[in-house]
Amino acid sequence: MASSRNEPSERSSPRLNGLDRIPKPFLIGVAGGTASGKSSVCAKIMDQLGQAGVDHRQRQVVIISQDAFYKNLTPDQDIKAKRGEFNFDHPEAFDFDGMAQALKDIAAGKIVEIPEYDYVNNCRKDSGMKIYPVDVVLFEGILVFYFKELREMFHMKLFVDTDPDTRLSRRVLRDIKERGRTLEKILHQYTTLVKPAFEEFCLPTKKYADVIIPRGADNTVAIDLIVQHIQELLRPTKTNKRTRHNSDSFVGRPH
Ligand SMILES: Nc1ncnc2c1ncn2[C@@H]1O[C@H](COP(=O)(O)OP(=O)(O)O)[C@@H](O)[C@H]1O
Ligand SMILES: Nc1ccn([C@@H]2O[C@H](COP(=O)(O)O)[C@@H](O)[C@H]2O)c(=O)n1
Repeated sequence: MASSRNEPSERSSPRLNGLDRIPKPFLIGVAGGTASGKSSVCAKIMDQLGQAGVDHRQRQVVIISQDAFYKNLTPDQDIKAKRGEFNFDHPEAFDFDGMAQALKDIAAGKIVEIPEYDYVNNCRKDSGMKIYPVDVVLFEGILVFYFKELREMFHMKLFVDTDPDTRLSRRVLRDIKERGRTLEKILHQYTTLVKPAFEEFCLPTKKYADVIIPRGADNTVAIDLIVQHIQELLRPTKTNKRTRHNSDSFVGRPH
């Protein structure tokens, strides 16, 4: 479960250029099918905002994965998961309340503890990641636009749109290398659960995106434009000391 405290920030570093007048973090949702490149796109955005090498306590941009909010499995579900028969792609698999609370707390500038997820054992790790107040949050996951309340919290919504064959081949390689899976179980889970759930729950949320990014992290033009746009939106002008970025409106940004 994510937890939060009203601790003062322990950091002393300067904030991202020009962001010191923005009272809340800029929340960016990044959705897309499995292995579409969501994490890679987020990493590139973070890099281009000049934050990749910065210590996590000093960072002004943070990436949070929706996978941190998978519910704990019951013993029966755990047995199914080990056979590749538990549906991790269904909205019910996620702790929606935990996700919503964490985002609200981050938006309120609180220090929030986000769980870390262990894909090998299908459970949360004992350790978590502490999120200090930041300027930009990249919240990525297959179903981040599925839940209306979450969706409406994002100031910018990106959908990473990568060809399904490419996604499957990347998922196979990744899950064997990093998630302790066998080829047989990956393909079984993919064809029976992942692909149908993608079509039912993830793909229909593409319509909510502000920007669709074909080819994921390979699309350097799209990523450059998005980074420029983020910097532009967040840069205060002389007459606009409080450029706000609520999900429904951007106001007072004279040109
Ligand atoms: N443009 C790319 N070219 C080659 N491999 C990629 C590319 N983008 C992502 N990958 C690889 O594909 C896998 C899934 O990418 P990732 O960014 O983690 O996707 P997601 O977060 O959508 O699951 C990872 O192993 C990653 O290294
Ligand atoms: N224990 C788990 C948890 C999740 N998955 C799969 O991960 C996919 C989401 O992560 P991406 O990085 O690929 O977006 C999702 O499709 C789940 O099937 C899993 O296999 N095991």
